[in-house]
Amino acid sequence: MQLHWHRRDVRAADNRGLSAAAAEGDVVPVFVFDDAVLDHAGASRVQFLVDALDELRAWYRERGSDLVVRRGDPRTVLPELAAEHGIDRVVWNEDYSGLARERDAAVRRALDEAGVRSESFHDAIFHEPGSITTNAGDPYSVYSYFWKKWRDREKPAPVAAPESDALASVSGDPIPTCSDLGFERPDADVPEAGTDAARRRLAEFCDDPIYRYAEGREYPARDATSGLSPDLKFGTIGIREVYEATAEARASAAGERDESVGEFQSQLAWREFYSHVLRYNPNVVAENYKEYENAIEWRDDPEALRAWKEGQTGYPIVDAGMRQLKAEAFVHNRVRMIVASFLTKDLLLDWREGYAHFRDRLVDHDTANDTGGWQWAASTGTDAQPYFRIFNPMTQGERYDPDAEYIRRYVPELRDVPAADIHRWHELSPTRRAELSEGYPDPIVDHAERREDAIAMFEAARGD
Ligand SMILES: Cc1cc2nc3c(=O)[nH]c(=O)nc-3n(C[C@H](O)[C@H](O)[C@H](O)COP(=O)(O)OP(=O)(O)OC[C@H]3O[C@@H](n4cnc5c(N)ncnc54)[C@H](O)[C@@H]3O)c2cc1C
Repeated sequence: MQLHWHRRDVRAADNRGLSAAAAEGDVVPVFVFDDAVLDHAGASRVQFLVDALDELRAWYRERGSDLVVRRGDPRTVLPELAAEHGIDRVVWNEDYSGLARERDAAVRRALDEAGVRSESFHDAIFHEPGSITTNAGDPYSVYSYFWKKWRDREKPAPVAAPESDALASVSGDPIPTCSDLGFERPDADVPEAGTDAARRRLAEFCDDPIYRYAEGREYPARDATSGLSPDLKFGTIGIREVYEATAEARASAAGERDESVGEFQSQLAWREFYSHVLRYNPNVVAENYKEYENAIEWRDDPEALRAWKEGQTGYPIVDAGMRQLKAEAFVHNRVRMIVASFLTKDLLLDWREGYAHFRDRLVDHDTANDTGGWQWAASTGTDAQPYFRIFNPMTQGERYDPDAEYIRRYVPELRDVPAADIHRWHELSPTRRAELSEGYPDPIVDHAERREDAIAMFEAARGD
């Protein structure tokens, strides 16, 4: 008997570890709620996970099997389950964060001691860490070089879900609710979870939006991106299945449409780039990747942090983004860059404050991508934004949300304000602002001043 330990692969299809387990005998599928992981979780992600597990359990039940669900420390739970079910080999798919790798090494030791074989597979990304390196054999720190190699590598096809006769006839367990796990139901609207929903999102995206993605992805009001990030985070769909659909879409495309699909594939490569960065630099969750001569003197300003979190900074595009986060546990990529830049370069607050808030709220929080995105915006990461290139939140809003459609969707106090006034909110007099909107705040900082302060802060850190 084989045991497949589902973790960030909440699916049966295109699952390399599960297929490998099924190739050698009856599989007992298991999910373990680990308190060490729950400690870093947020309500929206727990809800998404619980819903996805419900769907996976139904899939197993339809095939005469079931999902065994436990809560506890995998180091003790897995050897116990192995003894209970007469398991010869425990299989899982790799997770590249430092904490996960430490846990997996400890689980492997516990299984060894119990005389049970264990084996792990690369599944979450196409090209495992260490397989795309510089000519000197080092991991890449510059994305464009990584991308060229990633793009040209052969992409394996999806693997089939196991047949019913490869699944053990076991009786499973109820899936705990959010509150059983110590989380309130999220206030945000969490997207529908599970492989069916992920496949639907992928099919809809590849039907048409993918051909306009290169341009459309920059405009938050257009909803022109795939929405697949929570699916890729929890593995409710396999990366090979996603890529295959994009390759099929590309086969019939030419010119700009072809380039647009290529642009989408390059975002999948960013995801793999950051997974490699995290695998070789586990400290990026807490430390700057880039070393400065002196410590960066971030400010301590709890009031400004609170205004940023609540979407009350008086910078409309920033506030819209932070309120989207609250309402949907999601923020559009362009706006993630804007709010992250505002926190670090206008409020001069440490990127770790922003990262902690995103980790708490995002339904798609992924350690590699979230630290990658934050350190990019804070000019502390791999291939990051240069410290002197500072986003202007007004021109960003004007350029990427010209009619203020996205802003008005999330900031009701500005619904009746003309777009031109929204985009020059900081230039209006307090009296004019009060005339235009009753409750919307004045800007809490002056961008032009803070831009100078930010450059000075980084120059001091550089020792200039
Ligand atoms: C400060 C900051 C924090 C971020 N935090 C996260 C996070 O926690 N989880 C997360 O998945 N992404 C994160 N991103 C990257 C990006 O914003 C999201 O992946 C994207 O907005 C998700 O929407 P989508 O699935 O519609 O993306 P699409 O544009 O449809 O892209 C498809 C997929 O490619 C990957 N991808 C796209 N952009 C990036 C990127 N810049 N870096 C890495 N992978 C990317 C994601 O898996 C995404 O689902 C962050 C970006 C920034 C600037």
